[in-house]
Order: sequence, then C-alpha cells, then structure tokens
Amino acid sequence: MNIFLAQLIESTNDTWGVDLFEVDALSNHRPLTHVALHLFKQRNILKQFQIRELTFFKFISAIEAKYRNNPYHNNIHATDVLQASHHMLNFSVFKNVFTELEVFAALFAAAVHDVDHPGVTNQYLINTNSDLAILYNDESVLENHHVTLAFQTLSTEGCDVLSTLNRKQHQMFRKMVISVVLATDMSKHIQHIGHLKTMVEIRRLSSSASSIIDPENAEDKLQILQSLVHCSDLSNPLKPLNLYLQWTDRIMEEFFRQGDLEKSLNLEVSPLCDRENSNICKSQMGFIDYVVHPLWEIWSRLTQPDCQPIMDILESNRVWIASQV
Ligand SMILES: CC(=O)CCCOc1nc(Oc2ccc3c(c2)CO[B-]3(O)O)c(Cl)cc1C#N
Ligand SMILES: [Mg+2]
Ligand SMILES: [Zn+2]
Repeated sequence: MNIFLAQLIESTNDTWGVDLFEVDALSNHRPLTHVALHLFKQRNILKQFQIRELTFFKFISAIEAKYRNNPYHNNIHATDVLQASHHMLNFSVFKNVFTELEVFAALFAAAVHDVDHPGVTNQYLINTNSDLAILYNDESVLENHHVTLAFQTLSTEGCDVLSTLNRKQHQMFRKMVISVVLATDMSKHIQHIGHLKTMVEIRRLSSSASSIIDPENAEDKLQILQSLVHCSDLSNPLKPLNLYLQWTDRIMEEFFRQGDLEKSLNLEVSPLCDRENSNICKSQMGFIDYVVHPLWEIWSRLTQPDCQPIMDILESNRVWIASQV
C-alpha cells in the first residue's frame, strides 16, 4: 500500500471529512474493504469476537463487489456512512454506553446498508411493479433487499464473519442489524426526530442523570444506533464543502437518470429527477432546511458538545449554497 493511502486510511480513525474519493482513487476502487478492515481492527472487533482477518476480508470484499457503480449509491457512499458512524460512536456522550456487540452491529449495518442499490428510489420500484417491490410488498423495498443480501453473503465460501458468535449473540446481532438498516428508509425519518426529541426532553427533565443514555436500556440504545447511522446516511451537507458538492453532483446525476427512465416509460417524473428543469441549489437548500437540519439539530442536542464543529460546517455550507441561488 502506498504511503498516501496509508496516511488517509489512518486519518479515518479520528477525522471528520476524510476525502474518500481520494481513498477510492488510491485503493484501486476498494475504499470499503480498506477502511472497514482498518476500522474493525482499530476497534479490536476482530480480536474480541475471534474473527479471522481473512474471513472478514473475504466478506467485506464480497459486499463491496455487490455495490453497483451508481453515481451516488456506490461503495464510496457505504464507506462514507461507515466512517461517519465510527466517528460519532466516539462521541463522549456514548462513552461506556454500547457493548462491543452493539458497536460491531452498528458498523456492520453501516457498511452493508445500501448494498446492491439499483440507483432508483423505492417509489420508482413500486411504480414499475419491480420484482423487488413484489417480493417486499412495497414496504421498505430497498432496505429489505440490502439487509437480506448482506446476510446471504455470509453463506458465501469463507465469508461467515458471525461463525464465532454464540446463539444468543448471533440472535441479538441479527436483530440490531436488521433494525438499523431498515431504519435508513426515509419513510422512518420523522420517527427518528420524534424519538430523539423524547430522549433529549427526558434528559432535560431528569437533570440529575449525568449521562443521557441508560446503558441498561437496550431499546433506547438500539434507537440511538438507528439514528446514528441514519444521521451518517444524511451527513453529506455537514462535510467540507468540496466533498459535499461532489456528493450533490452525484445524487443529482443519479436522480436525473431515474427521471430519464421515467420519461422513457411515460411515467410522471419524480421530484428532483428532471434534468431539464431543476434548480440544484434550491433543492439542496430545501433538503437541508426541511430534512437534514431538523434531524441534525436534535441529534446535536443529544450529543453535545462533540457535534458542534460538524453543525458549524452545515451552517457555513448552507450560507454558501444560499449565495449561489
Ligand atoms: C448531497 C446529499 O445530501 C445527498 C443525500 C441524498 O439525497 C437525498 N436523499 C433522499 O433520501 C434518501 C436518503 C438516504 C438514502 C436514500 C434516500 C437511499 O439510500 B440511502 O440510504 O443512501 C432524499 Cl428524500 C432527498 C435527497 C436529496 N437531495
Ligand atoms: Mg438506503
Ligand atoms: Zn445510504
């Protein structure tokens, strides 16, 4: 591995906003395998669960190979969500809160959360009567597919990273991964905000509680892990501007390709998907003001003070976007 790649991968330990496009370029387009192996080793997860490095390498390589070369929903995005989730698990408010198994499940979920994404939305799959929509009865179609494919990949030769877990651990791990990946469905977005508001409210009232999260409350912890990965999934506008703009170009191209498909099928073109008629700055301002900021505002209240530098980036990016309208 060349020294530049090694330094970039090392920086994923504790840096917000690592240039994963650079990691992709330097790693022969295998950023997920490089970063996941590094972070799982750095967190000592492989040792704790006696997972052979070769088994983890085979599994994560098989997962990375199943990410499609979409403009946005590709292996770089999976790496981005994994690394952001890793970063936020280190927030001081979460110190001594999560078990190793919960951390393993959350990072595993982040790495696989969009695997084999076809580059179109759930609504498009439903509108076109796709096999996936039929298979999953129009309910969280993509998210069901991502998590099913992830667990199917475990039974590929030499890829079973869960073989050393006992029955109880395996059952708990599977429950957590399923719920975290299914919670990345945007239809659950409002529920995240509701749960986080309740948690913050309880902390405010019970001012005695030093740490906000009761490590004994498995349900609360699972909800926090769901919101942590969902926030990571929606963290592009909180990254350094040059990275945010690249992600914006990519998602818009992916949406426009869906719009092209819809036009060719004489379907109504979905919102944001018409390349002939879109204002990228206006749609990003709307996405920040009505989707990203409401979520991150409550998330940052729960995770104060570590989220403040990240919220500052969102604020400056919002100002820049507004200046381009
Ligand atoms: C530059 C950005 O900030 C792009 C973030 C994605 O841009 C959007 N995403 C939206 O919804 C999803 C958010 C997460 C995911 C998916 C859809 C499917 O897979 B995924 O888990 O990555 C909606 Cl509703 C609007 C935009 C806009 N603009
Ligand atoms: Mg998704
Ligand atoms: Zn995603």
